[in-house]
Amino acid sequence: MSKQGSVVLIGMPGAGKSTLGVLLAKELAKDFVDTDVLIQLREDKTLQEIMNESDYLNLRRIEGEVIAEAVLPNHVIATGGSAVYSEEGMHNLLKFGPAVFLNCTADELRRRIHNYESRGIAKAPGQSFDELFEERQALYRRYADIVVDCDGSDLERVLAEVVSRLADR
Ligand SMILES: Nc1ncnc2c1ncn2[C@@H]1O[C@H](COP(=O)(O)OP(=O)(O)O)[C@@H](O)[C@H]1O
Ligand SMILES: O=C(O)C1=C[C@@H](OP(=O)(O)O)[C@@H](O)[C@H](O)C1
Ligand SMILES: [Mg+2]
Repeated sequence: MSKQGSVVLIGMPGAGKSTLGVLLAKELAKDFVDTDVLIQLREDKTLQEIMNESDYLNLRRIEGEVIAEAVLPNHVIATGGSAVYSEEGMHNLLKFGPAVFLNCTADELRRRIHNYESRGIAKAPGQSFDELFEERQALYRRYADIVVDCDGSDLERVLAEVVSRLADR
């Protein structure tokens, strides 16, 4: 594995970054970190509290700072879905290893997520799921070293695919 032995998971909320990340860390014998947890620890607030007390741009700003400063060699790093809005943050994370984009269609994400408006997604008020999906596709593809299609695949199959694609690099 290249660079500093880490793997950075990116993708939409509901793509499986947090769930798969733990399994991948175990499989690859690496440490695991969810950058959402790093944000909460730094702020001593939940993501929802941060959003309630300020707005989605402030959450994105804090996220950008946290991922720009993180030092995470030999980790599986589950990012939040909005991490890709921070160019500086993404460039820092990518120093530690390749980015794997867990690519789900909007229909698949809608099947998995039923609380779009209350999940604490860092989106503009009134922005629809489809608009957010479109805006973000380009960002995920910009940073992705590997794209893994996740529709209709259970976690075991996605895990096997990610492990195999990382080994091929
Ligand atoms: N490959 C998959 N197939 C079906 N459900 C999945 C898959 N990956 C994740 N999920 C489910 O989708 C939901 C969101 O997963 P989560 O890991 O929190 O995503 P993320 O961290 O990308 O927002 C969870 O209920 C999880 O169990
Ligand atoms: O996509 C987003 O705007 C967000 C995704 C969340 O993480 P997950 O992608 O792990 O759900 C979390 O960072 C925050 O609620 C904002
Ligand atoms: Mg997550």
